[in-house]
Amino acid sequence: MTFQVLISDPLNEDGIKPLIDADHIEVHMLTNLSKAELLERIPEYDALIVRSQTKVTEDVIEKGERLKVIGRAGVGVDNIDLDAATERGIVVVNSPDGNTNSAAEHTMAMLMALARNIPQAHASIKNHNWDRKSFVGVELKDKILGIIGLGRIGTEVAYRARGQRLKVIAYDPYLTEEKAKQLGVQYGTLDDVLRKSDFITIHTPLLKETRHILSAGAFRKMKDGVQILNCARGGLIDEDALYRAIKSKKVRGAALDVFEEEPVKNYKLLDLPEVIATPHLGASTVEAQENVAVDVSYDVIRILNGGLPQNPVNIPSVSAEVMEKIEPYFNLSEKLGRFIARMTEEPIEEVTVRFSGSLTELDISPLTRNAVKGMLKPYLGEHVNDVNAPFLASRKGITINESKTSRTKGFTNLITIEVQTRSSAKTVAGTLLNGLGTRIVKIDNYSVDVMPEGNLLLIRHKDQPGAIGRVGSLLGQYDVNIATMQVGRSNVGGDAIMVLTIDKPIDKECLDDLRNIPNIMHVIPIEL
Ligand SMILES: NC(=O)C1=CN([C@@H]2O[C@H](COP(=O)(O)OP(=O)(O)OC[C@H]3O[C@@H](n4cnc5c(N)ncnc54)[C@H](O)[C@@H]3O)[C@@H](O)[C@H]2O)C=CC1
Ligand SMILES: O=C(O)C(=O)COP(=O)(O)O
Repeated sequence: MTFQVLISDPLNEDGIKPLIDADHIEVHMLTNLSKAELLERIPEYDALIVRSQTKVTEDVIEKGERLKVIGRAGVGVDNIDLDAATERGIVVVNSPDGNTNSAAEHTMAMLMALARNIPQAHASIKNHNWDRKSFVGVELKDKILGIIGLGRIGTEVAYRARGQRLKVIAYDPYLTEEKAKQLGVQYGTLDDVLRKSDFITIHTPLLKETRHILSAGAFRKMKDGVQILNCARGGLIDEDALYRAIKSKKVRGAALDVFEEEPVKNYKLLDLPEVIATPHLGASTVEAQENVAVDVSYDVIRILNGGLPQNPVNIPSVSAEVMEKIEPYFNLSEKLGRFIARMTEEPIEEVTVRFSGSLTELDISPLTRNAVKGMLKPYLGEHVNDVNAPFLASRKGITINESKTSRTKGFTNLITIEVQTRSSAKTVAGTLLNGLGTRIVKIDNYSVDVMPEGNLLLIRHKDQPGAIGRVGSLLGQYDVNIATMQVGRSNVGGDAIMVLTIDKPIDKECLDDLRNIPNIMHVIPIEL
């Protein structure tokens, strides 16, 4: 099988070489597709790679029936409908580090150009004017640069700004006073940054919480004559409010690389002489473009080959080292999930996946996701995968808990899944036995030793003479061979269970007959 990859925005050709050279992958570079053309072509592709131009909206994702991965050759994924991708089990990957340096350098270039009116002076002299008095600038030295969002790019800007002898104050919800000290920046709240800065540069992602973070209210709090930079995302600044703040002289000037609408259609703000601008060039360097294309190419190859990506956006990343250690438990966690789903006859409201023993030293969240996947698959079908399982569970109103305990309970490792329904609770636990493979070792309160494979029958019965024999002979009448049988009971004559491994699935008639045997309360066929 050959995977088809569509690249719909211009990408560095050297950077996509790994993809072009990969076996069983065919690359199609079709830039400038209209939305209608993209919708028409997308069903043919297994992977889509974009930059910021292509809008990967819900309808594109819906039409992309074969899509397994969407690669963003850059950082911002606000042009991709992440919920729609997650819901359909499509992994979204990006290149979080590939263009950091370029974007930071572009911000510094804009800062200096803004302070010294370089674009305006350049335009003037190119127009054959010798005008020196219109372009008097301000120095950066000893001024205060406020940074909103001290992530990768914000931090790089802070380092460079200190080289220009600016004082830096920064706000980021994840910035601690201690970290700020290490970075040589002053720690502030958003209000501190707005009130104290001579220049304000913004480096956050565009999220619901950050949209219009620089609004009319924010501009009111700023110093008179403040200068604003945005090399992160259009939409972080309310452009109408910025226009008014410049007109009223509250804001002395602004340097913008990104806009609420791209390409820009309304030039009202850009036509102000105080505004300098570039058309979203922050990541446009040879180096950055090669980096991001290489990163995304390798992740797309990994996913198409069934591997785990290095830079996933919609699933937590797992290092190769951790993956190697947890891999043997992958199969077990999914099977336990599948088993408990079949055991449970009412809608599941809450699931708790408990890990005990040496497993607890590892990042076990992929195992939890896999257990939830196993639990949902019998009901939601094959489209449930590691990416969308927690999303689909929460949409069904199922709460997922994960817990770790170092208590070993007699097993080196144990994965226990407990589910809660409206009226009952169920438990199944499994382990990996050294050299012997996986085993289910507990079903509710009964200790068992069952290989989680093939066709199983879970039978709940009363511990009465003859029950086991009748089950055996009835299966014999239906020509169903029993490979293994485990029996557990709470007390003599009380509730008991049988777990049988049979050589072929039973039919409806056989199931009804089993259910009619005296003292048999429940019979559940489980295929693992
Ligand atoms: N102009 C261009 O061509 C480029 C633009 N970008 C954009 O730059 C932005 C930053 O990118 P990176 O530094 O790589 O991302 P990052 O994820 O490393 O940093 C973003 C920071 O923003 C912080 N943040 C989130 N919400 C916040 C809030 N409400 N207030 C203050 N801080 C908040 C986060 O805690 C994080 O530290 C993104 O929007 C990205 O899309 C990135 C590369 C090139
Ligand atoms: O990486 C980002 O977030 C960027 O904004 C770069 O966008 P681009 O790939 O140049 O369209």
